[in-house]
Amino acid sequence: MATSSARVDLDGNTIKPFTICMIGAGGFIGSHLCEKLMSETPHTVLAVDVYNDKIKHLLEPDSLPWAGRIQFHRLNIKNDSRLEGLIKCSDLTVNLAAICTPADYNTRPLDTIYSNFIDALPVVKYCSENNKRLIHFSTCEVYGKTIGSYLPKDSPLRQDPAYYILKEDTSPCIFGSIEKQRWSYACAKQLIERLIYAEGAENGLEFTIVRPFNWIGPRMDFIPGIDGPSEGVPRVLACFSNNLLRREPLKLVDGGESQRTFVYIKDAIEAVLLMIENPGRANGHIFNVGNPNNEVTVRQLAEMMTKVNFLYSLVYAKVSGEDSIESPTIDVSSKEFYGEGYDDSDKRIPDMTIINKQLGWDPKTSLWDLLESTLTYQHRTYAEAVKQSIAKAVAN
Ligand SMILES: NC(=O)c1ccc[n+]([C@@H]2O[C@H](COP(=O)([O-])OP(=O)(O)OC[C@H]3O[C@@H](n4cnc5c(N)ncnc54)[C@H](O)[C@@H]3O)[C@@H](O)[C@H]2O)c1
Ligand SMILES: O=c1ccn([C@@H]2O[C@H](COP(=O)(O)OP(=O)(O)O[C@H]3OC[C@](O)(CO)[C@H]3O)[C@@H](O)[C@H]2O)c(=O)[nH]1
Repeated sequence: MATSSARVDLDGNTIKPFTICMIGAGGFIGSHLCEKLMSETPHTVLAVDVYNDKIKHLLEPDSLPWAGRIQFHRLNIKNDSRLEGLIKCSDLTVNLAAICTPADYNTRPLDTIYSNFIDALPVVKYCSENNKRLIHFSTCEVYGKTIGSYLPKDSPLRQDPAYYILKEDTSPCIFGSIEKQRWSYACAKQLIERLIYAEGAENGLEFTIVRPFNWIGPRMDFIPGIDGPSEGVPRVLACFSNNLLRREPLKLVDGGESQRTFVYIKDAIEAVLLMIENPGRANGHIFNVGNPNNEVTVRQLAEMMTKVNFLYSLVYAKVSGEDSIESPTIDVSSKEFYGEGYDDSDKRIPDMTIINKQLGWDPKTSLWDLLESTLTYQHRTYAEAVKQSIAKAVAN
């Protein structure tokens, strides 16, 4: 519930209510950001997306305490003249819109490049021309691979943080060759970052760029065949959740040796709210938003999720009477899983200096705890539907 007492920013200044045009509000991050803004702030959100399934609970009924402070505008920013008007009548635009699932990058490279670069151009233009603040969502993937990944496998320098810590104002962007079309996404994101930065330098655009480092939690992507296409390939959390729900082996691409750091969506949203409400500290900055303490290989993630799932199913089995199970893992090649042109980031550890200094933000939630709450959500949301779909498949 938004409190009536005045909210103050990190420097003690009163935060006045303002209007936010949130493009991509119907997605994973957008839905959590809308929840936060509605429940804890007096701000108004113009929620722009082609879908609203993940924010329907915020839009109705009219008796909701924030009714009137969130409006949904169903539009595709590729070709809709209403976009400029929505940006002009807002104080701030947050752009989350993207194709951002790796399975698309090497199979739909043109759509990926258009979505992450071409379609973002009018958003930047309208913000700059109308002197409106922009918070643009980029990705940790703009760093690509670490410098250390090019060292000999047994080089001791691979243990030197200078060869793997990713820092906004010093780390290079290192992508694979052109035929590795996986990098179409990261390259498009890098170029729109450079365009936004140039609009700031040359035309005074007030911008903040966010580089999320694998944010995970409830409502991320979809479960194939349940609330997404059966042949769809979502990001790893949903892939592994789907395997666990269907009691299938978890597939480890190229042995699951790549490393990631995962941050709980609710921790990350705190960082975004600080950026929104502290323009003086956020404007002109690029921010890593991740949790360097939650690093695992993909194989370790699969093992952890299996353990959490097993413990959940032990408790659940007591209630449902179903036997609890442990899913094995199997190794698959990236060519088999993603197709030609796949490539991968080896390691993603965010340097946290700038976000600590500017916004005083640090993540709180351990990987185990975030997996517990997320898998509980996945079970509560999908277990019955998956059971029905399996039964239907067997019957047919
Ligand atoms: N979730 C993460 O861990 C993560 C990591 C790195 C970067 N990001 C970036 O953060 C942003 C949001 O990511 P997410 O995880 O919420 O993804 P998501 O796919 O759940 O949300 C993106 C939303 O944008 C909407 N959208 C896409 N194209 C659109 C268009 N042309 N017009 C209107 N709406 C459109 C989609 O319908 C979707 O609801 C993306 O820019 C993504 O690249 C996310
Ligand atoms: O069934 C599976 C699915 C994936 N993997 C491997 O897991 C690693 C992570 O994959 P994923 O979560 O799909 O995406 P990435 O972390 O590679 O990239 C995303 O991160 C940020 C973002 O920009 C937006 O979300 C996006 O690009 C990876 O190594 C897969 O190969 C698996 O083994 N099994």
